[in-house]
Parts: sequence; structure tokens; C-alpha cells
Amino acid sequence: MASLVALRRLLGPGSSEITSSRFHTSSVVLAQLRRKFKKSNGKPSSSSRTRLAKSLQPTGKAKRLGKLEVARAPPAFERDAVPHEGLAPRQRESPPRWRTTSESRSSPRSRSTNDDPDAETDVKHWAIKAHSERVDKRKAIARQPRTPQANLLEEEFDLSASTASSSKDLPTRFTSPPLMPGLLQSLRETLGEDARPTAIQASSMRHLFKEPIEGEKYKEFLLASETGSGKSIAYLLPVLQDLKRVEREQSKPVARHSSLKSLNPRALVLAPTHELTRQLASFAKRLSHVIKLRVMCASRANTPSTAKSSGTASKMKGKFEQTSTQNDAEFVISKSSRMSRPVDLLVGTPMKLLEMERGKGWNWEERARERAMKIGKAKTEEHDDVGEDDGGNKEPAREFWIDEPEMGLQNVEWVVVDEADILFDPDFQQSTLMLLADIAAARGQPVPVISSSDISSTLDSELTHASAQPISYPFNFVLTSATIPTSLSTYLSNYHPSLTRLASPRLHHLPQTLRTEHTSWTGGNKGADIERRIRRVWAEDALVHAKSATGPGPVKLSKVLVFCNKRSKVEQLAAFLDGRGIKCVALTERLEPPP
Ligand SMILES: Nc1ncnc2c1ncn2[C@@H]1O[C@H](COP(=O)(O)OP(=O)(O)OP(=O)(O)O)[C@@H](O)[C@H]1O
Repeated sequence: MASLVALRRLLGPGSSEITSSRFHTSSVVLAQLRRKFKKSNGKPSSSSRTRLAKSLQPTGKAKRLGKLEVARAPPAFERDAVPHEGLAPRQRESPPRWRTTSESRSSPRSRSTNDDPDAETDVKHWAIKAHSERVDKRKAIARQPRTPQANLLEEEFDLSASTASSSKDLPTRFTSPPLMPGLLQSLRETLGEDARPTAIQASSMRHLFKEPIEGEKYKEFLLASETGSGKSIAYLLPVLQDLKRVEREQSKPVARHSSLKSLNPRALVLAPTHELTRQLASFAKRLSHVIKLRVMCASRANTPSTAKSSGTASKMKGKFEQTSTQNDAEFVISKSSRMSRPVDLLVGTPMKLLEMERGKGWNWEERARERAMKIGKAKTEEHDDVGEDDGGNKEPAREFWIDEPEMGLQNVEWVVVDEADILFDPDFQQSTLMLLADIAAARGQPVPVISSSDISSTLDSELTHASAQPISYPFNFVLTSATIPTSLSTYLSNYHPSLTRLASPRLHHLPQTLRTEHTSWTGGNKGADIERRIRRVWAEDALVHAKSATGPGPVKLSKVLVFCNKRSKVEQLAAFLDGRGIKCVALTERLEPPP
């Protein structure tokens, strides 16, 4: 679902890396995809590299109470290949596809080669020369005495085979039981008759559908598996089935506390972005249409942004949004539907759900402080009189008010934290924990509110911290993630020691089709380093072309994605590359609406 978020995560938040895998983008794409909801004290949050947990084994108290299950069953379905036009690395030797588009014009430092046979020869000669230079350079390096070098990727990814204990006899088919017939029918309609569960889905069917054991009131699970492995289905199936089971067990429809707040969901799915919440709500709706549960999304439809226009970027944005805005609009909650329709499952971002539960404007003081800091900063930076009128008077105080709450949390039986690595990172942590504490309080079992500083003080060591008091939420608690940073793993061991961790065998392994390389920074202009790397990728393309070409035709250049850690960096780099003749699209949340 969150493939873009996941791609950024895959490459690491603080790194500017280039992958030369052939993604279908119209040109170089610079993306900053993390939505910053908050910055503590107005300062940008730390952009330090996130370390991934190499072992998911629970530590400390969690060693005794928690469990790790790694699914052995190989995934029975292959993820959809990333749509691309280029050639996969292993297909490189196959004959080239002849094209007569203007694409060749963007070949490295090239002139048009379409109608100029000399230019075509030039490109070949240039590529061959570049290649022989590189070969010489490599030979020279090979002659130098070797110093052992750490594999940088090992810091981020487990490149070894999984050695953790495996669970056996996982289901290899979606069947009823354990699934109720209506749910199975919707699942088959969605995935096809022959769909087989992925490793994480098989684990979920085995563990999350079990009747609660004696004394255990609520389930606590982490579903950890690589991006695109079907985690949404892995948690939606047990949640939807349980909601239906409870509804059926009650002789009358489930009591939805009829206070002023008529929206009293029984399950919440939290996700970091509005776009993702819309996708998830749409998917949950499809899965629940036969069993007739009510699914809603808390986020409004996309609002046009105000960025400057650029044709290519518009097209891209249009593509990304096509599916969600068309299909999901009917599930998006409107003010009137909030007040009239009962809801079983509500999908939203933590901030949006807090707003609905506490009333819009609940955090006005904090926002006013942030605003004041911004104005203060702008004044210092520009030596400007921002906030004062011509007579030097201070800007009149703004008025703030808090709206009526629109939602009650007392019925919440399930909470799923999708993309838990993001929702528990410093940017989102505070709102996620606040919401979880509010739900516990609304259900009559308040829990101590953990602050971000409590968490960071327990993260110094990977071992369980003695001062951390485990928390038991009065609802079923499921987290999902495609990467488990050490911080999340330590947090779970400290505060949720009895949580069961279900992992797929390919967690923290790089997708086989992805080539990732670290490019070293020469210490000067980073943009120039990136440009050099891009041109090298294209030089290799030209070489492959020159070796295999049996006739005239343009060089097929790889499409390249570059991830940056800040929106400003995305814009700067895009402008730099553009100025150097590399056509590119800067993809940020400030994209303009499609024309
Ligand atoms: N068992 C299956 N068989 C075939 N397709 C599946 C199966 N499970 C999921 N899919 C499809 O795979 C795609 C990715 O699924 P999903 O978004 O749930 O993955 P994810 O693990 O949540 O990814 P991310 O980490 O990016 O959020 C979806 O289009 C979904 O319909």
C-alpha cells in the first residue's frame, strides 16, 4: 500500500542514495515523502540514520514473556513487479528494443542522434572510451593492497539467511474455517480464486484467529514483513472477523453509546498519511462488503496544493491519486455522515483521530506557540517587521476555540498501528501514544502516559530498561511494519514484553530486483556527486547498448530515483540537475494539482 513511503524507508531516512533499478518514472525523481506533522519545540527532528534491529528476538523481560515466530512457508505469491520500462539487471544482455523517440537526446552530454549517424557513432565511441577508462581504473585499484572494508548495507539490512526458529505447518490456502464464509468470499473476489496466503498472512491465520487463551483478554501482536507482502490483509482479516463475531454474539446490534458523539468505532487503524488511510479504508471496505461491516476513513479528500506548475509533476501526481480519489471518495467521512452512521472500523492518522476525539482546536496552545516561534524565526532571518503593522503595533491576538468532540472511544476493541516504525518514530510518537492513552482512559482503564523523553531515555541501550513499566492496553493491539528499527524493537521489549512478534523470513532482506549502492560524498557539492553517479549509470547503459546494438537506435537510459531527507533538498537538487541538463521531476507534498 505504502510503496512510496516504504521505498523511502528502505533506503534510509538520512541518506541521499541512487538506485539504478528501473522504476517507471518519467525522469529523475527527487522525493521527500515523510509527512512532518510535528517538530518538537519548533526544531527539526533528528535526521540521524535509523538502525534496523538485526534480531527480532525480544530482550529483557520480554525474553521470558514475549515470543518470536518466523514463518517458514515461502511466500506463495510474487509481488507485482514494480512497473518499469527499463531492463532488469539480469536481462541486460538481451537484444535492445529499437526506438525512434526523442529519448536519446538526454543521453550523456549528447546531441540529438535521431537523424545523425555520426552522432550515433560518437555516443558509441564515447561509451567505449568511458568503459576502458573505468576498466583501467579498476585494474589500478585491484593492484593496490586491500584494506578490509565494512559492508555499509550490513548496517541497515540483514543480508544473511534467516536463522531464527520457524513455525511449521502454516496454512497454505485461505479456507473457511478459520475464515468466516462471507470474508472468504470477499477475499477471493479481491485476490482471485487461487490466491494463496503470503508468509505473514499464513502466520496471522495461525495465531490471530485463535480463541483467546485462559486469562488472556486482549491480543498483542507485531506483524513484521517486507513491503508489499500483504500485511494489510494479515491484520484486516482477523479484525473484521472478530468484529462480526462479536456483533453476531450479541442478540441485538452492538451497543453504540448514544451520547452526543454518535461515532463510536469498534476498531481503529492508524496510518501515517491521509493517502494511505484512504487506500486502507478502500481495501477494508472491499473485504467487508459481504459480511456487511461499516468501514470509514477519517481523512478528507486531497486538497490541491499551491506549488508552481510543471506539466510532468502534474501528470505524476494525477497518476498517484487516480485510484484513491475516484474509488475512495464514498468512504471518506463527511460531517453529516459522522453524525448519522455508526461505524465499525475507522481508518485515520493519529492527529486526525485525536482531533475528532478531543475536538478540533484541542491543541491550539501548542500550535500558537509553534506559530509564534515561526514568526520569531522569520523576523530574525529577514530582519523584518513580521507581525507588526505600519505603526509598529503588535499583531492582534488571534482567537482560538475548541470544537465539540465528534467521536467516542469507549467501544474500541482493536487498534492497529500500520507502519509502526513511522508512527513510533519521534515525529509521530507523541500523537500515537496520546491517542492510545485516550482510548485506554475512555475504556475505563487508564494507563500511564509515556512521553517521548521516557522512551528516548530507555533507548540508550538495546537492553530492557529497569525503569520502564510495561503497559497493558485494554484492547487488542496490533502493530505492522516492513522495517523494525532498533528503537522500535527496544520500545516493544520495554513496554510490551508479552507481545508476540510474527515475522516473515524475508524481513530486512533487500528485494532481489533492487540494486542499491552507497555513493560516497567527495566533500564538495553533493549535487555534483549525484550528477556524476547518474551519468555513470547512463554511461553503462550506453556501453551495454554499444556492445549489443546491431543497428542504429537510441540508447535506452535507466530511470533513476533519488531520495532526499528534506523537501528543501529535493527542490535544490532538482534545480541543480535541471540546470545541468538532466530532466527531472521534484516530487514533494507541495505538488500542484493536475491541469
Ligand atoms: N495473498 C495474496 N495474493 C495475491 N495478492 C496479494 C496477496 N496479499 C496481498 N496481495 C496484494 O499485494 C499488494 C500489497 O499488499 P499490501 O499493501 O497489504 O502490502 P503491505 O505489506 O501492507 O505493504 P506496505 O509495507 O508497503 O504497506 C496489494 O495489492 C494486495 O492486494
